[in-house]
Amino acid sequence: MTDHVLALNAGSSSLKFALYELVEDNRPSMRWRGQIERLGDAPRLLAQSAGGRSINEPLTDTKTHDEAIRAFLKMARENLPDIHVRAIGHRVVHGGAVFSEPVRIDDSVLDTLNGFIPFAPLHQPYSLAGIRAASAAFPGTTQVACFDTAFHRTHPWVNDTFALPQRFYEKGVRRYGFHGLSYDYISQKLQDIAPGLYEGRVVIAHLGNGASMCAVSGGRAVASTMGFSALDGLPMGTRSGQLDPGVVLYMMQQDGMTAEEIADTLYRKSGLLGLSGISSDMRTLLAADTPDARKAIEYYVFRIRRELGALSAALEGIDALVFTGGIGENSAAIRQMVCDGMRWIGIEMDKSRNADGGTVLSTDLSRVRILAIPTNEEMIIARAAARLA
Ligand SMILES: Nc1ncnc2c1ncn2[C@@H]1O[C@H](COP(=O)(O)OP(=O)(O)O)[C@@H](O)[C@H]1O
Ligand SMILES: CC(=O)OP(=O)(O)O
Ligand SMILES: [Mg+2]
Repeated sequence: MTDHVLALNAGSSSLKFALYELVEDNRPSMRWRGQIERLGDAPRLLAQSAGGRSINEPLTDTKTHDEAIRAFLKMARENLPDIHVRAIGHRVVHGGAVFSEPVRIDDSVLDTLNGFIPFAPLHQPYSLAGIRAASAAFPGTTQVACFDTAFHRTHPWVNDTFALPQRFYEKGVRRYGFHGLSYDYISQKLQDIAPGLYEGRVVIAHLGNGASMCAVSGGRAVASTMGFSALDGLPMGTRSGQLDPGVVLYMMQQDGMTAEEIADTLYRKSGLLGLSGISSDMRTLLAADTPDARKAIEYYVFRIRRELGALSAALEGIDALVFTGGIGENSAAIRQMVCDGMRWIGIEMDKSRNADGGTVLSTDLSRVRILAIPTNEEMIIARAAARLA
């Protein structure tokens, strides 16, 4: 029996997973990778093996994250009889101010992570459900938590706080930042493929269903567009992004909305979906070509450019811009629109390189290098699981 690790990544609209064999020096080597996507809408199971096998099928009995996790674990148990799972690694959205590294999960860690549910009410329960389901399906197997917030623990204090009375900071009301597993992967990848840029000032745009941008200097996170919650910063599929807090007061005091109604509006009905009235999915909007779809895209692109300026200021300059996440990796049109407005800062896109979809997208004369790098949060999770197994 060969030793393996499993990586589980419960996102807002999907459950991503990967199985790695541990080869020499405990290095994870991918065997299967896939996801159950469009949870809550029209779930599908997509998976590919390193050997070229693939699965692409609807999952009619799977509606929720819990059901997706159970369906995945059942499939893993049934189809992988002759492997030994040494450890299971989990993406956990919130690690608070406590965890700046992955950690082996025990009852006390679970208690602490439960305590962070109020900070990420729409993400943290999925992460914890995954841990509970995996413990039940693989009893006795080491479980490892890897935190979206951990990469951001190097922010200087000005990017870690709000201008509120101090007692809120003490209670945990801070700018945590998220998507850290993705930023960690991209930083490590840069170190491999462009060590000079890794040492420099880099803005990474993680543009998925959830989206944020991160300023990284010499491999260390300096600032993020996401703050206390996964609502801040860029508009997302269904989330508003940055909002004047006065809007929330207006919703409560003038519109008579309850806290639940406001949360539902900000997390599930806003962003690309709210502005377009059509869809939260960028592919659908790009194909729709209606005035409202164009408006949603224009707003999305404008906010990315605005944040690019702000994060470049936080870094006192910019040497590279990296696109990643479902939209950043795949949409040449969005990348082009973002960069078209950024020539003033030294960002010059090569149109044909961008359309061809390689790694380097800038012109040879561009002062700032533009790259597109597919993220791999599961690989970061697997490396941690292998280390702590
Ligand atoms: N070829 C493409 N062109 C434009 N958008 C795309 C393309 N492929 C995927 N996307 C978009 O990527 C987003 C999902 O990104 P992903 O990183 O997989 O999300 P998650 O946050 O669930 O991990 C969706 O808005 C989807 O429309
Ligand atoms: C933190 C966050 O927004 O995660 P996701 O992109 O999976 O929704
Ligand atoms: Mg994601």
